[in-house]
Amino acid sequence: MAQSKEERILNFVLQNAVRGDPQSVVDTIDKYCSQKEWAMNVGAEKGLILDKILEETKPSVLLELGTYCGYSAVRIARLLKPSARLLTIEFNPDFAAIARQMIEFAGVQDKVKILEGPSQTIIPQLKKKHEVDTLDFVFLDHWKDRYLPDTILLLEHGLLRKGSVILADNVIVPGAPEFIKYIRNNSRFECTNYPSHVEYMKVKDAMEKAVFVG
Ligand SMILES: O=C(NC/C=C/[C@H]1O[C@@H](n2ccc(=O)cc2)[C@H](O)[C@@H]1O)c1cc([N+](=O)[O-])cc(O)c1O
Ligand SMILES: [Mg+2]
Repeated sequence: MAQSKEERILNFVLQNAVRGDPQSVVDTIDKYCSQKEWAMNVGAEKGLILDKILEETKPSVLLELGTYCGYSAVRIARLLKPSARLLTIEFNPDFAAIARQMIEFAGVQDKVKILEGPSQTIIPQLKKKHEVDTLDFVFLDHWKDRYLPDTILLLEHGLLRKGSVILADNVIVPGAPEFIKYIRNNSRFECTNYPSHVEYMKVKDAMEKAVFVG
């Protein structure tokens, strides 16, 4: 059976990165995807913006929408304090399997839990089934037309508290116009835009941070 791109990325990591070293896993994925095959990881340039916001926020309970190969899960987990936990939602079982192996190779499996299924099904289960009270940090990087409905779901299910940070990737390319329009016009959020570029390319992109004011 022909390998998928995601399998090729994982195999390149297993053969070239250092087991138990999350930074080497992140760097090796970036090396492969900038030199061999483009893939939709948040990448190094936007990754540094993500790192900085994580270091400012110091979150304990985090949610990621869109695990894909696990690049940002590993990137996020490498900065978390020992007691912090990242829940990451992945819809595609093949991607979830790749990400699970990527996360285990990096040695961050104790901080990361992959929840398989559609975000609109899993978000309403977070409190009762996954023992979440409120979320300190949410990283939106899944289907762009789900950013707004899922943000509304987070609000409806009382998952945000004063100071919760939502960080959205790709607000220029591919873009999330409905999400941006809503969040920038909602007085309950304080928004900041972070200009950058599409991963591994010269095309302009940006991330948007929205802090919930309660
Ligand atoms: O399309 C993009 N991302 C979509 C990501 C989708 C991921 O989210 C999962 N999911 C998880 C839960 C769900 O409920 C639904 C999907 C999908 O199974 C997939 O793993 C994208 C595209 C470009 N680009 O330059 O074209 C650049 C980027 O940085 C991007 O993120
Ligand atoms: Mg993205």
